[in-house]
Amino acid sequence: MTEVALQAVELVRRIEGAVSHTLVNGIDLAVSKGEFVAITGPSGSGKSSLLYLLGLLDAPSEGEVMICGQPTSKLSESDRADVRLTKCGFVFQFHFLLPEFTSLDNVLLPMRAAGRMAEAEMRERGLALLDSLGLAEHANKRPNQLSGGQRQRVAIARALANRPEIIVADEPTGALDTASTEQVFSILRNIADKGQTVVVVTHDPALAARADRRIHIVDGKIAEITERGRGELVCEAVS
Ligand SMILES: Nc1ncnc2c1ncn2[C@@H]1O[C@H](COP(=O)(O)OP(=O)(O)OP(=O)(O)O)[C@@H](O)[C@H]1O
Repeated sequence: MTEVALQAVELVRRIEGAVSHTLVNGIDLAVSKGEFVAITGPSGSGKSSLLYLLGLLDAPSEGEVMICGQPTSKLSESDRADVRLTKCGFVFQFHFLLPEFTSLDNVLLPMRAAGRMAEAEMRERGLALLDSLGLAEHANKRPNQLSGGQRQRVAIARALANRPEIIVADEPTGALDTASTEQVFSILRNIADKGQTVVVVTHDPALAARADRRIHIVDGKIAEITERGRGELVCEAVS
């Protein structure tokens, strides 16, 4: 039986104010361990809002996010932060690396925050991660000494630092050239093939086509799910 890594149950995110606005409007979604899911949809349809809820960066107005079967809506802020730190890794359009830190020190940050490894073990893991992403010789460079693609790969290494079950990426190739985009695609695909779960918001049809499933969002709701069949994309309309 497939193991569910991430589940959204009747997820709603509303912004209350003079004019209230529903960003995410009743989303049900189960993502299997090792699955690569792309979230697509028009600008302003609620993709990033949904992703932030799935990665516990934001809290729902209604509904539940379950991470590895654990409901998260009733957790205290510090328990949520702990689940976020250890179970979720984040990659954004812009790398958000700390400019005064080297690549290695940026990758060490989540491990230091989790505080579960000795210094030597953290450094060994950080170097191994950078090496696995082709960045061994850039471990001691600062972000301003790296290309855009290299910075994004450091950001991916940082996201992987605590061996999270789930990698959440918001437009990870949105600021990259074609060659770096291709590298980042392959890395994300590889991460999922090795068993971590990857959820990516993207406007890039080529990236979406490499996902196992494409979830198309319109007005905060799932409008369509496309599953990758045997080399073909099989469309399935969802009400
Ligand atoms: N905190 C907020 N307060 C008010 N409106 C918000 C807030 N966050 C998002 N919105 C609005 O909600 C809508 C959905 O935003 P969201 O960023 O989730 O869309 P998106 O599909 O990711 O868009 P894009 O593809 O342009 O990044 C947009 O109209 C956005 O302006």
